[in-house]
Amino acid sequence: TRLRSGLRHLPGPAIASFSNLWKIYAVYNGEIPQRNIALHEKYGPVVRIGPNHVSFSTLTAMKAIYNSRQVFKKSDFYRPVSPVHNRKRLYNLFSAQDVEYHSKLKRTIGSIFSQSAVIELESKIDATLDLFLDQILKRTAKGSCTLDMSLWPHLFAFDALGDLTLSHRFGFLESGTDVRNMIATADKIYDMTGLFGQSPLLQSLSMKIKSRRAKTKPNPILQLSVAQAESRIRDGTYKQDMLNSLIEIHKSDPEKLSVDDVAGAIYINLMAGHDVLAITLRTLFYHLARRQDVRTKLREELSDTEGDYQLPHHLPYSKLSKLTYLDAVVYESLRVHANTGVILERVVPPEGCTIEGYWLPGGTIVGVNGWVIHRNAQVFGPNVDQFEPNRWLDLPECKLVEMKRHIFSFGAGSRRCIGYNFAMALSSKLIVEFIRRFDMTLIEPDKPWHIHGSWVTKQTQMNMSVRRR
Ligand code: HEM
Repeated sequence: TRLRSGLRHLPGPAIASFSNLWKIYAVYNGEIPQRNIALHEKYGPVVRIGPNHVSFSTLTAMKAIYNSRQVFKKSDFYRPVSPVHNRKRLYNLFSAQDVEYHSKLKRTIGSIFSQSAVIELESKIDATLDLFLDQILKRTAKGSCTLDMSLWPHLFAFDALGDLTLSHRFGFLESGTDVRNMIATADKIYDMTGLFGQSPLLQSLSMKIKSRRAKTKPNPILQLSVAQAESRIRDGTYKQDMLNSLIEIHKSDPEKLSVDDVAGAIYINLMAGHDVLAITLRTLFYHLARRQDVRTKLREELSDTEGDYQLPHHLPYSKLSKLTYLDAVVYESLRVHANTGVILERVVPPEGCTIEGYWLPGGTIVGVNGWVIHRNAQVFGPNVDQFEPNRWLDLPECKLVEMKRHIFSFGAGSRRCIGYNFAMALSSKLIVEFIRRFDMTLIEPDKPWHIHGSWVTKQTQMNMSVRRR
């Protein structure tokens, strides 16, 4: 690792000035969120966390890095997220580092993620939701039962995205298990990608090993994505899903969207969506289980709005998206537990830039961490470590806008999560229909859940007693 003289003047732990070990150690231990917070408490808003890496804690920096006209590309951290198929890399919206390729692709396929696309596919969400609810109803037929609520939201997330993307559920909900260990395998991939991504050397090594292993042990999600894209384009079968919309775009202009682009888009929907969606769902379940007052208030809001949609009907998303308290609960969940644990890395453009009064040479890797941003008491008020939906209520419109702007769970700027509309619909619908039918408490209410804070911040140890209302 090289010393970069351009960053010598930045505060930070001594080890970070000559090695990536600080980052590697923090990610390896699953403690990057709290360690990054602690660094900013000690050193202030600008901290050098690696020889070429700088973490910021302010909105000014967040805007400069993710929202400015000067384009800060995604760093090499994202390279492994473009999988290799037939000796070619399948680039996708999430992994693309080339700014022109990304903005062209986003213009071409952005509409498949719109709010109206969500409404068009809402009946599919409802069908997967019914599968989830039926399983819980079955298990609670004779009274309360203990459920691993770290697992169940993930089973829902994966099957729901499979169905929305290519009308294929993986059987997670039907079996109530992690089919073919696909979730465990995806977790491992996230962990390793997050860890090796902390050092260019480790990353190159792991990518070499992975591409050799891919010949004997191909990635099942990649295979499925490519096979489905190719066969549906060939057969012309119609199914109402996101793949269908992609194929329509491809057929109207194959040069704009190639078959590989279609496969890459489905692949990243399946890979980028389920883990982070499951994390948000767990946060909602966990905090609602701990807070009877919040469950009661939410149920009151829901029964006021129910109208013709008495149980067992689902409340349509068009109604849910207008509910103030539900919005507060969801935003507070996103705030208190950001889905990613690391800074979302961007590269300072070649001409360099100044952020928070510090000059940074071109090529420096910069970013902010949601865990740091979300604990800014000036923005979010007191007790930032506590889950408190009321902090989002009775505010002047401009304050609410300011707080929402500080939510970094979906990233920011041109690379902000394009699946946001789907994520909000899936999260609200699942938690709402669950608490209308069931009540839940943690089996061990005094024991906090376990958070493994690396690239993503997966939670475990959240067994709950669930019963019908
Ligand atoms: C609560 C659920 C979700 C969260 C918290 C989340 C979070 C994120 C974040 C943080 C990014 C930006 C990453 C970065 O800058 O490095 C992102 C990008 C992306 N997400 Fe999501 N995501 C969620 C659900 C979904 C879903 C359901 C889909 C697909 C239907 C999806 C598809 C994508 C794609 C394609 C990108 C790349 C966008 C671009 O660069 O233009 N996400 N997501």
